[in-house]
Amino acid sequence: MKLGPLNHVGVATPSIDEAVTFWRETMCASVIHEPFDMPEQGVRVCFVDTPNSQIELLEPLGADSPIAGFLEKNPQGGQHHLCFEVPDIEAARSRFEELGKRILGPTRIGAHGTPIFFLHPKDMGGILTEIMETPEKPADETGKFAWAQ
Ligand SMILES: C[C@@H](C(=O)O)C(=O)SCCNC(=O)CCNC(=O)[C@H](O)C(C)(C)COP(=O)(O)OP(=O)(O)OC[C@H]1O[C@@H](n2cnc3c(N)ncnc32)[C@H](O)[C@@H]1OP(=O)(O)O
Ligand SMILES: [Co+2]
Repeated sequence: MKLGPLNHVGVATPSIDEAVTFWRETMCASVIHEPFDMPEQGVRVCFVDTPNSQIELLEPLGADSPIAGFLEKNPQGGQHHLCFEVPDIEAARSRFEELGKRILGPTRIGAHGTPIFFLHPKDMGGILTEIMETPEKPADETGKFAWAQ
């Protein structure tokens, strides 16, 4: 497995609309789309663009949202997860399985349209870790992503 770029930092919030206003007006960040629902993930999502990464704002959606417990403990919201890209999601999943890391649920399609899975924070130095297959980008003449060489 080769660790790729930090794709995004997940930030939980009780109000995605208030969080978008904060990132736009206080942090002068670009938020170029409307929040959207991902019912299958139990979250409402909006991405904030920064020059080298993204902040993924997450509001709970539905009674069984996986971020409900986090917001109970952190009512103001806060840093929730780190998401790293990998070139091959199945190879990454096998590696973490072999290492005995707890994988939270099946591999599913994430907000960028590529497969993702989550690793338990208690097995990852306290950090809920999302692993995501790199979205299709123009490859160079070797056919590889620049960072993966
Ligand atoms: C859209 C997609 C995308 O990017 O494409 C997304 O990101 S969706 C993002 C939302 N989806 C997910 O997060 C899916 C994976 N997450 C989960 O399955 C869950 O959130 C868990 C990580 C298992 C936590 O669930 P829950 O809070 O109900 O469990 P729990 O209260 O038993 O927590 C177990 C222990 O982990 C700690 N804990 C909970 N959430 C944590 C977090 N985000 N970071 C660090 N530690 C965390 C709790 O404080 C507790 O520690 P103590 O025992 O010491 O008190
Ligand atoms: Co995420």
